[in-house]
Formats: sequence, C-alpha cells, structure tokens
Amino acid sequence: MTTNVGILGATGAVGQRLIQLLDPHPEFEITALTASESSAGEDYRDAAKWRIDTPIPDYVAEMEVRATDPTYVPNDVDLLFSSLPSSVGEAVEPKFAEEGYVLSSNSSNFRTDEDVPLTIPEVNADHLDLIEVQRDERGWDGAIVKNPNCSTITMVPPLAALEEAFGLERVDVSTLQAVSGAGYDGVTSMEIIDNAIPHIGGEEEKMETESQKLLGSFDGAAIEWHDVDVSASCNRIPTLDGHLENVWADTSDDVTPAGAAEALREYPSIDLYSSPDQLIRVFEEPDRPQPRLDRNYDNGMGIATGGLKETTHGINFNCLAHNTLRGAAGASILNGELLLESGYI
Ligand SMILES: NC(=O)C1=CN([C@@H]2O[C@H](COP(=O)(O)OP(=O)(O)OC[C@H]3O[C@@H](n4cnc5c(N)ncnc54)[C@H](OP(=O)(O)O)[C@@H]3O)[C@@H](O)[C@H]2O)C=CC1
Ligand SMILES: N[C@@H](CC(=O)OP(=O)(O)O)C(=O)O
Repeated sequence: MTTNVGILGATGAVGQRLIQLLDPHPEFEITALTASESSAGEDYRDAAKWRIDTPIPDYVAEMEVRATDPTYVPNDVDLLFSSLPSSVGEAVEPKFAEEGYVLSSNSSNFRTDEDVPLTIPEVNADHLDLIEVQRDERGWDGAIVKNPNCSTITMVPPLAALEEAFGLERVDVSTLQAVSGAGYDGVTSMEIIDNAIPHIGGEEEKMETESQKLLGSFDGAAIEWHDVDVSASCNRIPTLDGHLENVWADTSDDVTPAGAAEALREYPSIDLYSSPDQLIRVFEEPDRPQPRLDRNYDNGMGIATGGLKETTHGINFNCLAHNTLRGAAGASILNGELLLESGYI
C-alpha cells in the first residue's frame, strides 16, 4: 500500500530531483504535479526542461501539470512535496494546509517561524510534534513541515554529535558551495568559471538561525533555540554538486580529534528508507572529503567529515553533503517518511 504524493514546483531543479527519487520509492507514488500558470495544462515532458541524468519516468512524462492551487490537486493526495520559489511558497503553502494537505517543504519561507517544525529526522525528529501546536494556532487540518537550507543541513548533524558529547559554545563556518545550489539560472558561466564569489544572499543568516533552531529542545509547546553563537561566511565555487564546509566548533568540555571522530561515527541514524545506515562518515585522509569523490556517499544522503584538528577552544573539521539530495529533495522526502512513520499522513 503506497501513499499518494504530489509535487508543487515539479518542473524546477529540485522538483526534478524529487521525481527522480520518488519514482523508485517503495512508500510513495507520484499522482499530482504542479507548476506556474505558464506550465499548467501541458504534459510534464513538454512543461519541464529535464536536466537530470536519468530519463523522465514514462508515466510522469505523460502526466498533466496543474496550476499550483488547492482546487487543482486531487483530494486523495496525502502528502505534498513543495519546491517552489520561497516567495511563492509563502503565498500558497498556507492555502494548501488550510485545505487539509500536509506539506513537506524545501522552500525557505517559514523555516524559523515558532510553530513550524524544521526537521532533520536523524537530529530532531521530536520537533515534528510541533505540528499539534501549529494546528491549534492556525486552525489547519493540514500542516507545513520544513527541511533546512542545504548548507545548514551539511553541518548540523556533526554539530549535534559534538553537542551531545562535549557541549557546544560557539561555531564558525566558512562554506565552498556548488553552483547547483543557485539553480540553473543562478550564476552564469562567465561569473563562476576561474572564480569564487564570496557572497550568497541570505545564506549566512539562514545558517546562523536555522542551526540554533535545529539544535534546540522541544518541550511539547515550543522550541527553545540553542544559545550557541554561529557565525557563517558563505562562498560560491565552480563545483557542480556538493557543499564543502570548514567548521570551527568551540566546545564546553575538552575534546581531542580522536574523541570527536568517535562521537561523529557513533552518532545514530534513524530507521527510515532514505536515511543512511551510518549518518556521518569520518575520513582519516587529510585531503578528504572532496565534492567530486564524496558527495554521493550513501546515495547522496550521507554526511562526510574529515580533517579533524584540535584548536585552542575545541575542534576544527571539514564536512560535505550533496546539496540537492541530502540538502534539498532527499531532505524533503526523508521528512515525508518521518511524517508517514509518525502517523501524520
Ligand atoms: N536548486 C537547488 O539546489 C536548491 C533549491 N532550493 C530551494 O528550492 C526551491 C526551488 O528551487 P529550484 O528548483 O532551484 O527552482 P526553479 O526555479 O528551478 O523551479 C521553480 C518551480 O516553481 C514553479 N513556479 C515558479 N513560479 C511559480 C508561481 N508563481 N506559481 C507556481 N509555481 C511557480 C516553477 O514552474 P515553471 O516551470 O512553470 O516556471 C518550477 O516548477 C527554492 O525555494 C530554492 O531556494 C533549496 C536548496 C537547493
Ligand atoms: N542558497 C542555497 C540553495 C538554496 O536555495 O537554499 P534555500 O533552500 O535556503 O533557499 C545555495 O545557494 O546553495
């Protein structure tokens, strides 16, 4: 027995990844696709400029794309994955929740709202029950759940492991982000080839705030954000996929590279279909992880770390994750699996 799912923003870069990952998924079946008014009414194969290296599944190619409005989505769709531009998500996602749809959304709108669960299932699955608060406050039968920004999601599992073992006081992070994070039209080849761009609009603030919320605790009524200071510096580089990050974590207790490696390796995963058996891999080689070599670890859902070094106040390490898989489409699907497992759909 599978769950009927729809994709809002199905023709976009993340929407295409969602289709690729959902096609073989044992628990979900794609039954509705939406996009902008200009795509509505067309077959998916005509509406989407397909840029994924596996073919469009035949049944998806022939599906009609609908306008992104609850009127056009069948009532028997139990879960909607949302990969809309955030301004569009802000306007339409509440309309779907009001109509009773449950949304697992990748778009950045509402991520830090007090009554919106922002979840990485292996890290803070318990935050999902914030849905009850959301439904009480907004009077919705449906719900909106978010996954974090792709750079945030790369560093938070290692930080959660360090927090649990040694306590976290302060985090500084500098990123080297792949061009796919900006979407197909995000940076031109003339801008990025032979170059690096030391600014990604809004990204630093997202890393700083979202990580405090993710590492926070939920008492059944509200999330108390973690008080760790996070300072981020974000950079675009000419890799295709995979965000690499250099992190300096100041800890409350003394930490050695060997102790940190053990905490990272032993940090538990979760028993969901898309989650890796071992969430965090630790490389001993000083020149790993690397985007080209390590972004596909565990179907692009693993977090690779390495380069652990002791600092005056804690530990310095590198981490890497696939930004459109673990950082976007895969993250939304994992949240969908958690919603299913937790009985919300
Ligand atoms: N690219 C990436 O790797 C990542 C993206 N994200 C986030 O995910 C979201 C989607 O990103 P991405 O897939 O790159 O974006 P795209 O621009 O590639 O796709 C946007 C999608 O939204 C649809 N859309 C656009 N405007 C409207 C509208 N007014 N009403 C209804 N549908 C509309 C488009 O339909 P149409 O084809 O008809 O225009 C398309 O399906 C964004 O919020 C982005 O910030 C997050 C992490 C990584
Ligand atoms: N800004 C990210 C991708 C992205 O769209 O993030 P968000 O989901 O927070 O909007 C990047 O450039 O790599």
